[in-house]
Amino acid sequence: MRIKTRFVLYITAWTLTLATLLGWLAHKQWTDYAQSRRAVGDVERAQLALKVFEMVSRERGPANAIMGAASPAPAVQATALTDARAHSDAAIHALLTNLQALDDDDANRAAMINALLQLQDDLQTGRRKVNAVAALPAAQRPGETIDDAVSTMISVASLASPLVARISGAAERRGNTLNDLLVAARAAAELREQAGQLGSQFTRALIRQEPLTRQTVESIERIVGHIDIMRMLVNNRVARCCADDATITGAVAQMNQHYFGDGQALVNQVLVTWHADVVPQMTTGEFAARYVPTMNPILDVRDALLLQASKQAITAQAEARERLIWLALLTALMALLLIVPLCVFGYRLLNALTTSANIIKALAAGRLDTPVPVPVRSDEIGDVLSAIAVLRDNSRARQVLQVEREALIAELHEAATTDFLTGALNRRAFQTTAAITVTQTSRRHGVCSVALLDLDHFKRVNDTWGHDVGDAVIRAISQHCRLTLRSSDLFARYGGEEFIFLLADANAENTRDILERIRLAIAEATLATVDDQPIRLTVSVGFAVLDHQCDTLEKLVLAADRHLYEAKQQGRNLVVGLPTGLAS
Ligand SMILES: Nc1nc2c(ncn2[C@@H]2O[C@H](COP(=O)(O)OP(=O)(O)OP(=O)(O)O)[C@@H](O)[C@H]2O)c(=O)[nH]1
Repeated sequence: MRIKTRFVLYITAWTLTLATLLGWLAHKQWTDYAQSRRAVGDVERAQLALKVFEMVSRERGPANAIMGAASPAPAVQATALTDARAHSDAAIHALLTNLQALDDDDANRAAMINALLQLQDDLQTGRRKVNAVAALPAAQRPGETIDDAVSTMISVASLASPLVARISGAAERRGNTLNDLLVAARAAAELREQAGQLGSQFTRALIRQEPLTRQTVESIERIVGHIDIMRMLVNNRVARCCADDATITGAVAQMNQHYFGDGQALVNQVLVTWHADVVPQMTTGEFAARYVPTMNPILDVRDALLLQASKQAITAQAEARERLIWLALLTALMALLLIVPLCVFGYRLLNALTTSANIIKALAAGRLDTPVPVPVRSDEIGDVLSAIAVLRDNSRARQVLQVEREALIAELHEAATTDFLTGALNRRAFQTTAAITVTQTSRRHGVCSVALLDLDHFKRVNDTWGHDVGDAVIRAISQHCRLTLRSSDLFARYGGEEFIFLLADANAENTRDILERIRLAIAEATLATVDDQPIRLTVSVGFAVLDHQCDTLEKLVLAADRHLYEAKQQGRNLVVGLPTGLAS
């Protein structure tokens, strides 16, 4: 696998792994953040629900008071009831608006809204009953009707309690401390409700100035037991979550002093009077005026706990947001400092490697005109490219030298085998090539002949017109010979003014014809001119034909030389080539 492919695979695998890890972390952090944001909303909703609980519970005070007042009720009591009802309605409206703004997919949304609407209905029923009692003359208000109105109002608060639990439950599940704070706040609200119900137990007896019924006494005992449980719950949770929170512990101390001190002392005092079969001489309004304020510190405990819960939820949300931002920054930093530089660096390195490899391969294949990119930076990649450029230039220079060397060798070879004056083969080259041809022809019983051609009285030419004219004459004769011979024949300058031929596939007759043609052509030719004077010359030729006696080049040359000698002897301008035997 190519390095580039491996690199791409490695980077991809690495990036995917990192992205998966960061994605998982981001998902976790985002979930944390979303939950913490949700927790802030849940705590806010729990506060609204507890407010509803408080208000419908509080509304019982002025309702009880108005049922014990004269008819028509004094303006102060009527206004107090109107205000209490307005507060309850406002609290319900606020909670309803909040619930309706929840996500549609919240499974609890519909159930919570339905429970709240049910509470609203029941509250209206309770109010109608209270109004009906208050409309009667004080002396004619039946005990059962009063009990019914009171218990309907109590049942409204009883409906609020599970609603609060349902709404608060979502926030309570978000963490230990938050859970403790909200459970304690809910317990404090429940404590306030039970304390309120305890006060409501005296409404009928105080209005009618009659003894407590057995049923009322049992209710009071149950409520007192409930109050003790709620108090214990508040104390336990506060001790666990916020023993060092001065605001909360201070509120708890106030509650102990006022409600469990003053408030319960008043209740005990009223109960003792009744147990002594004496009806307490006070109206429901007078009782409420002394009892209700002692319950306020309970709500202060609740509010301190809710405030702390809200702070914690907001802090947790801020922390989750901070973690999310840090994670995003870390991711960006990793991408910026690790992945991007790695990709860029790897890409540059591999690109340079691929380019270098391609150039080196091209140079190795002899393509020395391959362009080498000019390095952009003066780093190692630049060094490699510069070195390759130097290598290429060196290779080019070597190639030029090689061409020159080969040309020189060819030149030398030519010089070694060619006669410098005529361009014909020299004696040595002729002997080498001709010896092979003669041997091969002899072996296959073929025919060939060797001829020696010598210029007649050439000395005179030199002596008369000079050496340069002599050279020109030699060149002209060489040219005549070459034009007359076939390409398969060998032709060489054998000595100063002597030429030699090897005529392939030529018997004595053919040889004589060819040589005669040459002799005649030379004899008739103007071989040079001096001062417009033509210079003519004849040649003498001796030849020998290959046969069983004369079967080597050496023997053939010797025989041809003898015949040449004979031609000279016989007067020159002759071709002599008798059979070997005759010649000797
Ligand atoms: N110009 C020139 N002359 C050459 C060259 N080689 C040999 N010679 C001359 O050729 C002449 C040969 O003379 P000789 O051997 O006496 O023969 P010849 O004058 O041709 O007379 P025959 O061969 O008897 O007809 C000499 O004068 C050499 O100097 C050459 O390359 N150039």
